[in-house]
Amino acid sequence: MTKYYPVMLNIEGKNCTVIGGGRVAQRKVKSLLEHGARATVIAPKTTEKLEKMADEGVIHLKKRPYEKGDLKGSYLVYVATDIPEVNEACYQEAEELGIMINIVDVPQLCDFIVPAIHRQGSLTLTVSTDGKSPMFSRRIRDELEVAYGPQYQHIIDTMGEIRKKALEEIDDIEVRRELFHRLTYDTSVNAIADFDSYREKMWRIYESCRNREGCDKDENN
Ligand SMILES: C[C@@]1(CC(=O)O)C2=NC(=C\c3[nH]c(c(CCC(=O)O)c3CC(=O)O)Cc3[nH]c(c(CC(=O)O)c3CCC(=O)O)/C=C3\N/C(=C\2)[C@@H](CCC(=O)O)[C@]3(C)CC(=O)O)/[C@H]1CCC(=O)O
Ligand SMILES: NC(=O)c1ccc[n+]([C@@H]2O[C@H](COP(=O)([O-])OP(=O)(O)OC[C@H]3O[C@@H](n4cnc5c(N)ncnc54)[C@H](O)[C@@H]3O)[C@@H](O)[C@H]2O)c1
Repeated sequence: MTKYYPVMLNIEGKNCTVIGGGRVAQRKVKSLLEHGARATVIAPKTTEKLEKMADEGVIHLKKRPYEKGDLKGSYLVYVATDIPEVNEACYQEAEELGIMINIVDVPQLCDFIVPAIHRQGSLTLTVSTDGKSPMFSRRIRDELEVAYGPQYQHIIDTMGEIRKKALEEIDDIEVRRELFHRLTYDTSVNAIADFDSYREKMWRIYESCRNREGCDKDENN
């Protein structure tokens, strides 16, 4: 059983190719565009939505079957046709060119697979079963969606603001560590009823740590 290596890829502005133009290809294109990639679709027939996106210049569409050479210059490739010969040919070309490829529903012809995703602002939770049960991945994702609601987005955004300021203003790494520890573990996030006052409390913790560092420095002088 393959042990997949989880990473978060930055595909902004990268050329990504989707072979096939059906419902599944459309789903892959949507996700590529949501993450800032440039998408080229190659297929003799496409969904109306993909056609419209091509007319609007949102994607680049080549309305014909896949030909060898089509994958050149791609950062990553999805293949969503159900024709084994096309799958094999694409896989071979991608391997020759060293391009990461995913043949939908054929894990043995995939350099990467896609997890089920729950996003809450900058919090991204992904679930994979190493391909053993996509439906179970989906179920666990749905459970995470309930457990990690919108309050996490607010907390994490505030954490980000405070951390940026702390890196600028608090030199002592021990004080910073204590600050992040208190911000992270002092309260159960699910118990927060009023986010605005909790946000104020987070900033008060920041102030007290920063001021304490000032005192420590004075003591050392
Ligand atoms: C997570 C999600 C993301 C996404 O695809 O966007 C995803 N599949 C989803 C749903 C789903 N897929 C299928 C069903 C029908 C029930 C079933 O058969 O179980 C359902 C259930 C449903 O629709 O709820 C059919 C299916 N899928 C694969 C095979 C082939 C095989 O297993 O060999 C077959 C059988 C085809 C057949 O026999 O006809 C393979 C893969 N599906 C993966 C991901 C990768 C492994 C992820 C992992 O490690 O868990 C991998 C390896 C593909 C890859 O990523 O390359 C998405 C979650 C929903 C969401 O996020 O909303
Ligand atoms: N993982 C999932 O959730 C899931 C769900 C449904 C289907 N699938 C699988 O995904 C694949 C695609 O499903 P779909 O519903 O989008 O199929 P579809 O039949 O709607 O689309 C197939 C696409 O492939 C294109 N195509 C055919 N020959 C081609 C060639 N030589 N070069 C380029 N493109 C070519 C067609 O023009 C069409 O656009 C199938 O293998 C299907 O079994 C996966």
